[in-house]
Amino acid sequence: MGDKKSTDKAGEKPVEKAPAPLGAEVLDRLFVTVQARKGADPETSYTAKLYSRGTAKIAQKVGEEAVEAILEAVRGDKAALAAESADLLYHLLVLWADLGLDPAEVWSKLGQREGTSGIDEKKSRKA
Ligand SMILES: N=c1c2ncn([C@@H]3O[C@H](COP(=O)(O)OP(=O)(O)OP(=O)(O)O)[C@@H](O)[C@H]3O)c2ncn1[C@@H]1O[C@H](COP(=O)(O)O)[C@@H](O)[C@H]1O
Repeated sequence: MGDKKSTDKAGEKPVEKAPAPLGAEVLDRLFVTVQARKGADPETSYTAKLYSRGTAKIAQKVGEEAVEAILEAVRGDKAALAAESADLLYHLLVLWADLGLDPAEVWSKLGQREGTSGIDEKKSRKA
């Protein structure tokens, strides 16, 4: 159980099992984790350290990670962009948790926008 290696049919060569693909549900799990870090020890939890530094510092970190992601995008480095995007999403989730914003509210906003072109939405605001 839990061993990623198994054997082929002949039972001779070890066969590497691909890890289960991860989807956006990882964000929901991460949010549960960062929420659970409230009140944790800042010496052992980076998330708790962020909370201890306050909302403005967490917001600043989100901005810094966004800039780092932008720089990698402009450089065209997709691997680095993926890593910086993960940093950005983590810090954004910490910011939401710090402010008590439920990710479901964000998912709901995205859901409401589904099927509405950004072009049309902008026109409706001007009208
Ligand atoms: N996803 C992340 C994650 N992504 C990035 N980071 C940390 O974010 C930090 C960003 O690096 P920086 O150089 O910007 O940070 P820094 O050196 O402290 O800079 P300053 O804050 O001083 O400006 C690094 O320490 C990364 O390890 C993360 N830390 C934690 N998580 C998740 O949060 C969970 C809980 O982590 P802890 O709270 O540390 O237990 C972990 O299990 C992970 O799932």
